[in-house]
Amino acid sequence: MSDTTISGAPALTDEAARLDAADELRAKRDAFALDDAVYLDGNSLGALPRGVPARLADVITREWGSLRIRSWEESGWWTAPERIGDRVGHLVGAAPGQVVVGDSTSVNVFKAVVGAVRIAQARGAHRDQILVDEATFPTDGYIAESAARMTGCTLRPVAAADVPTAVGPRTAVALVNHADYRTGRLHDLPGTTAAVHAAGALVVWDLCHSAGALPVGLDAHGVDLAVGCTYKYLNGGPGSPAYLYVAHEHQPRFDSPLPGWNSHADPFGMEPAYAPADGAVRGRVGTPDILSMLALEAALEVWDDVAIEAVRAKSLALTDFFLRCVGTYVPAGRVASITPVEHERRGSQVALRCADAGAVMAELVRRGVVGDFRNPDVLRFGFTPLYTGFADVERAARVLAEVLADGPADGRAGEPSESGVAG
Ligand SMILES: Cc1ncc(COP(=O)(O)O)c(C=O)c1O
Ligand SMILES: Nc1c(O)cccc1C(=O)C[C@H](N)C(=O)O
Repeated sequence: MSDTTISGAPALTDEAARLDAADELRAKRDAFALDDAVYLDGNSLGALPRGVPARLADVITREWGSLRIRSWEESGWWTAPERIGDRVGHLVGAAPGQVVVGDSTSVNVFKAVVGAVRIAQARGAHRDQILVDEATFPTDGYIAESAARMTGCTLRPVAAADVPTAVGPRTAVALVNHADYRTGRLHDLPGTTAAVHAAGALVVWDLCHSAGALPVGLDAHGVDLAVGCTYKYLNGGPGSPAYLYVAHEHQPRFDSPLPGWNSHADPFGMEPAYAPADGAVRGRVGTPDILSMLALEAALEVWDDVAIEAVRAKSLALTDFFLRCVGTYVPAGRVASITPVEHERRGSQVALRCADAGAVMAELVRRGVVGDFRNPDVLRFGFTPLYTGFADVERAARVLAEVLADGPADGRAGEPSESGVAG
């Protein structure tokens, strides 16, 4: 490790201590199993809430081990997708009865996009175009392309910020990410939703990188459908089930492309003909993945006394402070932030372009600062306000500066990246 004294460090260390002392969410960190590493990868996999192992052990030994089949009713397994859906809904601004938990985000993107196209096409006008965020996380793009082929639509990739001007009378649906997985840019959910509606189309939002990090306001902004995962800022665990939001007004017309028996009006009637259930249940498919789902339910308990507005305020303070620390510690020209500076356009991560980013991140992880690397040259740092403190942020920036000063561990020299230095 470098023995270089980083200029500005004492002042920023003191400031971090003051910010941590004033942080109203500080005690929440104790609700998570963390070690000495600075964990800035909660935008990929959230940390383990301490209450989960004991709850999962009870589900396995008592509910499954002793009660066995009785647990579908007695332990509330059958209704878990809607019950937990309401809890997730509360965090993304959805009133009860509109969110169902289950399946992966990819599967829910499929249900949502095809379901939305069917609603748009049933309105009478000729709508044969799906707009998709051109910078989307790949799975959304792949599935939107397949959904387009299945519904007789063409897929038109556009920048998320351009959706309001690209939407038109042929548009059936726009599929947009609330926060960009690579840059951390937050897109204008209220404005884009209003523009899509003005064109007579529907919008599907992917909330993977915003749910649990900032207020979303699904009902308040009249969103049609939304999907998201629960293993990032909601800390549900690896592969924890995703969710589907279908606004009350669309539920009667939501015609799922995956009408499994769990979404049937009378699932135990075992009827040969399909008849959809009312409400959020209509978004279900097959048997819920109970172990993952109940782990998620236990993980969501950490939110019981937390206001999402407080989380957002701390998230912005953390990312502001990180950008300042990087600007102070890292020599000019070594990294370039691609995350917007304006608060209204920033999610809860900072992405820095950097030469040799893969090797730099590997060395950061070796030195106890865990972020991730995204092709081709992005260092990604996610800030989970429930367990990240300001001292963590200062340390991460300081170690980054040390790694860049020392050069990547694999010996490859770091070339300065393009201009636009962080801070
Ligand atoms: C924006 C976004 N959508 C979808 C996914 C994929 O979700 P899943 O693997 O749960 O289908 C991810 C991350 O994995 C993501 O970041
Ligand atoms: N879901 C993931 C996985 O199963 C393995 C590794 C990473 C992930 C992720 O969630 C990646 C994440 N969506 C991203 O923003 O890059």
